[in-house]
Amino acid sequence: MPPPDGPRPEVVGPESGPAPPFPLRLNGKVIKGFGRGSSELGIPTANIPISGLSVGGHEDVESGVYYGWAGLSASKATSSPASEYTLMSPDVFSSLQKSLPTSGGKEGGEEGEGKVYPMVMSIGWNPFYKNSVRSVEVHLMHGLSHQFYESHMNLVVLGFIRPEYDYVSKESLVEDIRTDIDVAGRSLCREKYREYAGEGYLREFGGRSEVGS
Ligand SMILES: Cc1cc2nc3c(=O)[nH]c(=O)nc-3n(C[C@H](O)[C@H](O)[C@H](O)COP(=O)(O)O)c2cc1C
Ligand SMILES: Nc1ncnc2c1ncn2[C@@H]1O[C@H](COP(=O)(O)OP(=O)(O)O)[C@@H](O)[C@H]1O
Repeated sequence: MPPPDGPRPEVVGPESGPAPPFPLRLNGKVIKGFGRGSSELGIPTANIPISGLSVGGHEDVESGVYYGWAGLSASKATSSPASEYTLMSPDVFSSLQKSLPTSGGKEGGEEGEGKVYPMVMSIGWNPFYKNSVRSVEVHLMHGLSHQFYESHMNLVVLGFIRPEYDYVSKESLVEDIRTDIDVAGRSLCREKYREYAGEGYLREFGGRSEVGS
């Protein structure tokens, strides 16, 4: 299905906070995808095994684009200096920074506590690439540009942005993903959404079994 014509909403999800089925919580170990995110699209996406969806009983979740917060295990998250990497528009980036004084990539205080990042996520078959497997891919919107395969990623998903579409060109896919990133940034700035960045689930790594590994 091609994307619909016309302007897209700037923010998604009710002001009063995530509405059911959100928040969804899932986790898994970062694995290799098809290697297209960074090289072809300029948008890296960290894949977790599809079995990560079954952790919270979310196997039947609709394919599409979602937003929320990601916690990454500390050992790998701190293995290189933090960068100011972001694909957010400058105004969205500065609003998110203001609403989170310690920045999206919050420093964990203790060993194993990890860091928390704003994220946008695609679940599905990537119709543009006609994948034969369903994938869960997460783009961390600020703070990281080095590789962190094998890290454990915890996700709190707060809203649904749009279904997956097929596109006439790579450029139009990239343009829509960049819009998703800004929609996610604006949506996460809101009080009832940013408070989830403090959830303990995002920073719990000790003893969590590696799903699908
Ligand atoms: C926010 C976001 C939205 C996406 N939306 C679509 C989409 O509508 N259609 C599609 O075919 N792929 C979509 N993708 C997936 C990209 O095509 C995918 O990230 C790319 O193929 C890289 O895959 P790889 O990481 O497995 O190499 C989206 C990815 C992200 C991060
Ligand atoms: N901001 C980021 N968001 C997601 N992944 C990132 C980011 N910065 C670096 N990475 C790294 O890049 C990898 C994804 O790159 P990508 O080219 O999409 O390859 P693949 O999908 O084959 O794993 C992630 O697994 C992670 O290790």
